[in-house]
Amino acid sequence: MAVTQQVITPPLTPPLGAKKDLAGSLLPHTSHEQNLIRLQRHLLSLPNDLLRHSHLAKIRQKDPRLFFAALRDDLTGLAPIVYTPTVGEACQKYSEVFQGPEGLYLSIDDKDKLPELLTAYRDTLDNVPRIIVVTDGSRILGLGDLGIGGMGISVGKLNLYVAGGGVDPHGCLPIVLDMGTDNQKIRDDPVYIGLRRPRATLEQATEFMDAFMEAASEAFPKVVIQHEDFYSEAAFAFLERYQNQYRMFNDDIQGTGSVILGGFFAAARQASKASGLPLKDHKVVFLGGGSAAVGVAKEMMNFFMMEGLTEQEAKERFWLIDTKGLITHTRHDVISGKIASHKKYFIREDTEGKEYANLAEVVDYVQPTALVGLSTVFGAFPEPVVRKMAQLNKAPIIFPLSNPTSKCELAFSDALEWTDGRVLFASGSPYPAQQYEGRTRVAGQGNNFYVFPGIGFGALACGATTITDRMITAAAIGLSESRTQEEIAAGLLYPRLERIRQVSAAVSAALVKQAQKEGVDTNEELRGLSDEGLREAMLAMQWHP
Ligand SMILES: O=C([O-])CC(=O)C(=O)O
Ligand SMILES: [Mg+2]
Repeated sequence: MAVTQQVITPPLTPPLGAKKDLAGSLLPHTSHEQNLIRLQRHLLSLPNDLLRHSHLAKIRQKDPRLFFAALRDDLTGLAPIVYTPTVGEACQKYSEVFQGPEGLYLSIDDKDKLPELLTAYRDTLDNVPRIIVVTDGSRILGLGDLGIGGMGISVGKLNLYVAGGGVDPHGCLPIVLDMGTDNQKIRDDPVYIGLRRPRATLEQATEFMDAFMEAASEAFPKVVIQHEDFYSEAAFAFLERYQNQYRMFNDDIQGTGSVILGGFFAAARQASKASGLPLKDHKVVFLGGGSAAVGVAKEMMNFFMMEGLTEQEAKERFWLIDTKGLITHTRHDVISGKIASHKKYFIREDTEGKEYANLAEVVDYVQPTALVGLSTVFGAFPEPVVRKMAQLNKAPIIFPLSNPTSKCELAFSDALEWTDGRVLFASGSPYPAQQYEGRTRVAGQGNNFYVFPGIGFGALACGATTITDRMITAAAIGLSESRTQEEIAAGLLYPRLERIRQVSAAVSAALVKQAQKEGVDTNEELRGLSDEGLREAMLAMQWHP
């Protein structure tokens, strides 16, 4: 990198005891480029990614322009540090390494004061928040209840909104709603900064959420609210409750659904090309019964319906396995009605009284073309199952999607090894490229970061009044169509991360177009633009460091 002295950074902090407006000539000058090099060298000198994450968090607070320029210059290298997998560890150790507030920490005890609190906060700001990422910390990635440590995930997602989506960082507001935690270990830690009591019930949480959604939408007009990492039952309940009323979406249900649908378009086409199987005949086995699994399966149904199947026929292309085995109509918890309501949609009615206790049994029975993991169980796709998939399919589709890497169902190297390199692979967290029989193989990263920045940005840009299911599906199609000829020829299921800004613009443009079709947009300036025109408009609206 060429080092120039032209750009002078904001004044350096004066020496202790000096007045704040100490004349600049008494201080050394350092250029933006020098600061970037210094930052890169410092990161290299640190012994682990958690320390790199902490250092970058400090830089983000002090000099956002530098932080986002560093991300822009090396997104592939830094995304695993500011986002998954390292962000998971940062959330686990949030109170331990806490170095100052990064967003809003709203306590359930302040439920009735939210309008005053948020309005007072707004009045201290120069920029009105445009995007909120909010969590209650109850199910952070696959790591479970981390209480107030969930703030780390809200911050991490917003980093990608800026770096990948081109949202102005001054309009980003990370929020954690503190409703207690059922994680005894962190609750007992003397440095824990959240409420030291069991987590609120869903009923109490819903009252708090009602107050929050209303107060946030009042205090910050036009804001887009992204729900993140709520435990499944709450995630579905809140999505259903607010989807038609506020400008909101749930990233784990809808973002993940959209990104996996996008990747499945590519994978199913490649697999069908190899095997000759009609697209509508793919069969998908899911390991996991949480919000992401059910959200992804429902979103993927669009693939089959676009191939001409009815909703019922499309649903029958899916087999879901939770901790009790395949979800069948004769299972005890199904008969007694105890099964979680979000799973009911995918109950198999055609199993004739037989139960299938685990993945291996289901794979033998179903003979699927695709395997999707959202179980949060490390190594849950074992060698015999993966080899069986390779025996059944010329190009087996295997998506071990649980995050972070410590919860992933299958490592990329094992997937290649056990399928003789024939696997069509996407994981949630990144794996480095692998050499396999003289070829460089790239793991697809089926992570919602390919779509959530574009969804939020698009909703903001067109002034959507709500975010509909069809807009989420349009985003998936926008994603899959954003691959270049080169990327398709290279067999990539997802576009290269280096092009995330263009990808986000394509996702936003597709979403805006759909919003216009449904009449939920309010920005007249974007109406009447061609697909290409919309993509260009989205690109032109992006913020750059
Ligand atoms: O944050 C990520 O990497 C993807 C995600 O939403 C999750 O795993 O909950
Ligand atoms: Mg999430």
